[in-house]
Amino acid sequence: MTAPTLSGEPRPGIEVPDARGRTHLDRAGRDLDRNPRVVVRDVRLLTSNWYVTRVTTFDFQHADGRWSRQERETYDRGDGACVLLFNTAARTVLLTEQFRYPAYVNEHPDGMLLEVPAGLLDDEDPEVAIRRESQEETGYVVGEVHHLFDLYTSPGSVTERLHFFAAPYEHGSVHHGTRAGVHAEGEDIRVVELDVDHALGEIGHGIVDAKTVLLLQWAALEGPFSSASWSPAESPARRWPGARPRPRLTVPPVRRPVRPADVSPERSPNHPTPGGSMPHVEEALLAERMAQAQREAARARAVRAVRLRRRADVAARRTEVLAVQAERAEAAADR
Ligand SMILES: Nc1nc2c(ncn2[C@@H]2O[C@H](COP(=O)(O)OP(=O)(O)O[C@H]3O[C@H](CO)[C@@H](O)[C@H](O)[C@@H]3O)[C@@H](O)[C@H]2O)c(=O)[nH]1
Ligand SMILES: [Mg+2]
Repeated sequence: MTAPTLSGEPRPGIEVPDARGRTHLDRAGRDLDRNPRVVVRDVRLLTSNWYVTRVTTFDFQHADGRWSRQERETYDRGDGACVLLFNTAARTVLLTEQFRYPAYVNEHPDGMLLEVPAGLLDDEDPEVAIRRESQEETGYVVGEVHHLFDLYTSPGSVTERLHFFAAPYEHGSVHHGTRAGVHAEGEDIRVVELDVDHALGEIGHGIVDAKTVLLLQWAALEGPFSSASWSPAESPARRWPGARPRPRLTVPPVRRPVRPADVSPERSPNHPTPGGSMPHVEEALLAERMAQAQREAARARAVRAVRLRRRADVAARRTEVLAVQAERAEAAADR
């Protein structure tokens, strides 16, 4: 447990709200029990000035069965979402340019980074968040938007999971050089429209933001700029991005049958003798991991089925609209 202050004063971010209205920030992670090889012992809040830094003490069971006590700091800024705005016909992408102090202090020449529009979730659904961010950071109001995958961006220290999206934009609707961003939050963003081949050529030089590189390479390898012909007007949802199964990452809570370290490692009945292994525990862990993997796969299949049904419904609606438009166009041509 986090020790109370010597003065007995209630601590901001724990017992009383911090400057951003948050309390109980030291509770995160205390009830984690999905992985039987990890037992969280203590969580201490280090800072909650803007985002949240904690140090967590946990016992970890190594591959040879040995337990060790570890401490890890985590930087928690919530989860985020980002989107590649692309125009297939013009072969362009819409990026943002803004000052990023953390990059500047780490040797970036001027800290002005080219990035895809992105932002934090603010307790919203990722798709809602990315629509809002796109509008705030480029002025463009996104129509259809495709969820691609979710990735941990820096899993050794940053808790963030980033939701990746792609969305077509109308060429000419937003001008290169437009100023955007939420000024009240200090954002000062310049919209940058780039030829996609130019952008790809800038990877590692003018474009050094990981999420942006990832989305550009995805677009070139298997997205709208890949060699496979793809057109949003034809069949966006069927050909892409649903061509390959991409189950959304789920981290469901799993009840485990064994809790090898609910007592301290020293007193654990499962604590191995020096140099010894724990076959009974390892077998149980293996069986549990396999069962968990099967449950996750089943869940992913169910999620995928729901998503495919949704796409089929969208495609059906789109077909109806296109049929009406075709009829109108034919009627106009006959006149
Ligand atoms: N006052 C203050 N404001 C801050 C601080 N840190 C960030 N902000 C402000 O908080 C806002 C966050 O803006 P978002 O657009 O929601 O997030 P982002 O920083 O663009 O994050 C995106 O890019 C990151 C870097 O690649 C990603 O990590 C993140 O997931 C997301 O995609 C910005 O206005 C920023 O200036 C701080 O320490 N103090
Ligand atoms: Mg942003």
